[in-house]
Amino acid sequence: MRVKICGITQPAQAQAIAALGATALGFICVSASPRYITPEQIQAILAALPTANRPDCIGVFANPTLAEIATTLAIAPLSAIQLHGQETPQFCQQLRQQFPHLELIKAFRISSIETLAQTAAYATVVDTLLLDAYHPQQLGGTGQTLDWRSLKSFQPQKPWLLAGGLNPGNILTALQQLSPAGIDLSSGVERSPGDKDLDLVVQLFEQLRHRA
Ligand SMILES: O=C(O)c1ccccc1NCC(=O)[C@H](O)[C@H](O)COP(=O)(O)O
Repeated sequence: MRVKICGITQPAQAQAIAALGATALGFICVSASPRYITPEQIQAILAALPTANRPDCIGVFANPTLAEIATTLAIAPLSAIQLHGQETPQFCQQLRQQFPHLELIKAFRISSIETLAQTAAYATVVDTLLLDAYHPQQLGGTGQTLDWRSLKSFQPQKPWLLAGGLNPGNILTALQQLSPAGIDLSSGVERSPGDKDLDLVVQLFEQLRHRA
């Protein structure tokens, strides 16, 4: 199972979380977020990571321009781009053509069961889907859970990640109900926005080891 820990801002925490078993680290490239870090700060974190067993390094954007993504990639060699805004399938196609070597993840903030139907239009232009909680003012990192029962029938054509309010205390309950390709956590393993609590990350992996 993929385990993405998002909102990483500190090199030492990135190193520790990678060593604990995270398969992906997320870096927030949305300036309005309290977890925002600059491309230069991302680059410094990437430089601190080991080359062996290196986690995927995911830049999280919301409604970016292609130029903004290109500028970030020129400074920080990310391995994946996560789009967390209202990006269209056409934009995803353009991004895929410009950066064919990158994993492209499209996030959907699920406000209703109807939102799930929107994912079908992206199946041919992205590699991975991500389902997150909807919040009227926050694009992500809300700490709010989805209604996991309402997702039981979600069987997309592409692998998908479950996000939204996950933490060591509820992760097994979520995974008893759903079988995503991976999970994505941010505030559920934090002391404060951008400051990860390594004890909570340890607890997360202890819980995942208890899975049947
Ligand atoms: O985390 C943020 O601050 C954020 C801001 C703007 C767009 C996306 C953001 N996070 C995206 C993520 O992938 C988070 O991991 C996801 O929303 C889950 O967050 P949480 O509910 O806190 O676990």
